[in-house]
Amino acid sequence: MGDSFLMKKSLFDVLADIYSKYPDWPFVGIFRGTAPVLLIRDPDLIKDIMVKSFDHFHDNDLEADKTVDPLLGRNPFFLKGGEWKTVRSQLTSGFTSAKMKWLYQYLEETSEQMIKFIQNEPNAMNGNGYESKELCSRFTLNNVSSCAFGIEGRCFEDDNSEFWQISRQIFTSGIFQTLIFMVQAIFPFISKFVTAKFLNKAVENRLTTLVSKTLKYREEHGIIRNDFLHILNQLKKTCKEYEFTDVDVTAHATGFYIDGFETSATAMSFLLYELAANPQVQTRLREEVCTSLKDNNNKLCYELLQKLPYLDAVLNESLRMYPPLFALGRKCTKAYTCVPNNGEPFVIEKDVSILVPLSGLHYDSKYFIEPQRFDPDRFMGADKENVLKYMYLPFGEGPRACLGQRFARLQMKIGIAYIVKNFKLSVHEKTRVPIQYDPLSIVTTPKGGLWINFESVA
Ligand code: HEM
Repeated sequence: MGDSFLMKKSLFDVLADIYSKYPDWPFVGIFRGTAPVLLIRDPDLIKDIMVKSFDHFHDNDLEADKTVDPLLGRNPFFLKGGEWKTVRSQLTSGFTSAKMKWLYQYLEETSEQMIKFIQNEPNAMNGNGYESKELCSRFTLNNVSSCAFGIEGRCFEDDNSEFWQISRQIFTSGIFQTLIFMVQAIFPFISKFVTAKFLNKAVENRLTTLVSKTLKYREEHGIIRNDFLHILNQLKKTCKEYEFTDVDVTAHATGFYIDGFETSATAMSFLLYELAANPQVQTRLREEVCTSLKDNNNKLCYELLQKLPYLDAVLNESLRMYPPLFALGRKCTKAYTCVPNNGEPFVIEKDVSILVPLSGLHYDSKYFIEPQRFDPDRFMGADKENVLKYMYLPFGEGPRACLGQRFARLQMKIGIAYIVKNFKLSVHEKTRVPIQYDPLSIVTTPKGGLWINFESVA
């Protein structure tokens, strides 16, 4: 993985290269700096690790200490053992279909704001191109601020809005975060002595103030708004396992932000790019959306959005080609003997790190014919059955699979449906094709951005 640490190559490509170099191996042993890591290739073994023998691979492989990082340290992604289990089960109630229906109205408002923004943005409409990730970030950030913090993000209207500023503070330190991540990965023992702080104090204070002000306002005015913040605030009364405090409320609203904003913006921006690059797919999707709207008095609603198979398929295919998190990680918490299909029993020792390289699996021609081709039909009708669970894992699998998957899919679907209904998309020449990935980013990020032209649908 030297190329990645020297920042010559993206980790996306490095893992894909290792994966494809050993086609007949169920797993490959590699070194991440000084740390041994098992890169798992075989879908049966992936199933064992993620689901069947989960009690041996209970934890993720990243550290954040609650005492140093009070907000990030409470995020399920970083929690371990019994504490993870309790928090995960508390939060799960916030992501049911019923709760998604609550949130739908706020996503609808943001989608309308996005359409107005594009219509009024000269570069988007006059052929100069607008960068897709920036557009999608404004959208997902507004969604997070509305659904998780209960306030208007104003990310379309104002480049200095509170949320746009906070996101710059959190996410433009990409190089710094990548370095911390790399150093921890190369020298894992360091994290036992020096705990990296990912969220800086200024950001922590701003988020804490936002939440406490909103909760106070709601209490003083007797306001109940059906959103994620309300669900978290209720946990202060209902959580029996531990004292759920305002810090927990802020931490989980922040978790919604950190886990959900960048990942969804990334996925949605690649999807817009593929629609722009594949006019036939775009037209077919527009027809699906517009026809179903006609049959429903021109009203898009939560239920209708769930019944659009081609929209589902384009989203799935885009997540195959560009999984925002391109590798899943686990730590072996209890020694485990695995028996690969074609080999000798093998013991995975406690504390060994596990990596499941999605950038390899999702492009394996054994599972996906012509993997470099954007082909949503793989996820349509009977063909869908060929895409097996443990070869396609954009949201992970098992008890630690993505908690926010429903929300992520919903916000991307509504955003995309609004865009294709209103605009024809084409790729602007500023986009570097073929896409190359940025070695400085820990999520899948294209070098130079994805530039799209928008034209109103007549
Ligand atoms: C396209 C958008 C998203 C993608 C591709 C994505 C992907 C993932 C992946 C791959 C994992 C690791 C799963 C595993 O190791 O098995 C994960 C975990 C997680 N995601 Fe997402 N995610 C997305 C959006 C969201 C959103 C919107 C939220 C919250 C609102 C969220 C919350 C979480 C949480 C809390 C975890 C940790 C779960 C645990 O360890 O128990 N994600 N996500």
